[in-house]
Amino acid sequence: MNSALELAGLAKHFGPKTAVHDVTLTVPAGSFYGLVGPNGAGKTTSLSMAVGLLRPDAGRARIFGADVWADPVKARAQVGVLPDGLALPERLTGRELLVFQARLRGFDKATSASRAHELLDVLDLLDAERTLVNDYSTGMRKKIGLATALLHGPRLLVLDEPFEAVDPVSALTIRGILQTFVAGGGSVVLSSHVMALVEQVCDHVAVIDNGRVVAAGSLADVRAGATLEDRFVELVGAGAATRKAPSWLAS
Ligand SMILES: Nc1ncnc2c1ncn2[C@@H]1O[C@H](COP(=O)(O)OP(=O)(O)OP(=O)(O)O)[C@@H](O)[C@H]1O
Repeated sequence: MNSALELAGLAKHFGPKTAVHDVTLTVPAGSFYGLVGPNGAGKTTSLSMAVGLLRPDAGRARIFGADVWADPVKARAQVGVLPDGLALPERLTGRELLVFQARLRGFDKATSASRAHELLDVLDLLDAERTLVNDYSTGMRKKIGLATALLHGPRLLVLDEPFEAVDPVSALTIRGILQTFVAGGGSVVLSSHVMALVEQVCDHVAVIDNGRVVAAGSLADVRAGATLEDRFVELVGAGAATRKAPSWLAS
């Protein structure tokens, strides 16, 4: 099987805290892969190690066979990344940012300008093309971040919560773009807390809890006949149903 992303035994400690114990999973090429897990489960840490933004204490990550640390240029050329809390050049307008990024990627002036325009158009950011990134809303920042991830035409997209803070119409647009990308042979890995969305768009899913993969595979296999939300709660939500609100609340 051709894999877009292979994570083997990834581990990361922050001081005494083990954020990721052992994350091993394979994202088949051409798949739409969802990563879910409770707050603090280790999703962002795992995705950051997967794309070379954070050095693991153990384990390895390969993008289309290229080791992210041993062969970073080859690995990174094939991936577009939307990291958590993306830092953007705040004093550039949306259009300037995209043209600048495209030029950094080595595209000529004309190609950079046309790619920037197409992405602003498709992500409905043309009205804000002259607005400084500093003045973008949270959802607009997600969209311009996604545009920078798409700019160089990668084969794999790794997106940390791409739908967070995005309005429903923009979410539909982003979904459409990602589905077209996968239909054209691209691969997507995204993290999300929205089970219904993951269920609708992803064909594979991994559940991470406490820095470990507790279930992974095709959506049907992981769901095992239940809804993804029910399976999620069954796998990682022990105790949630018995926790009560404070007695003084609304009394
Ligand atoms: N730089 C850091 N220093 C110390 N601890 C960290 C650091 N980054 C993450 N952690 C800890 O590692 C654990 C995993 O965090 P991570 O952000 O990967 O979780 P997550 O699954 O993405 O969570 P969420 O769904 O809330 O975004 C958490 O306990 C977090 O507090």
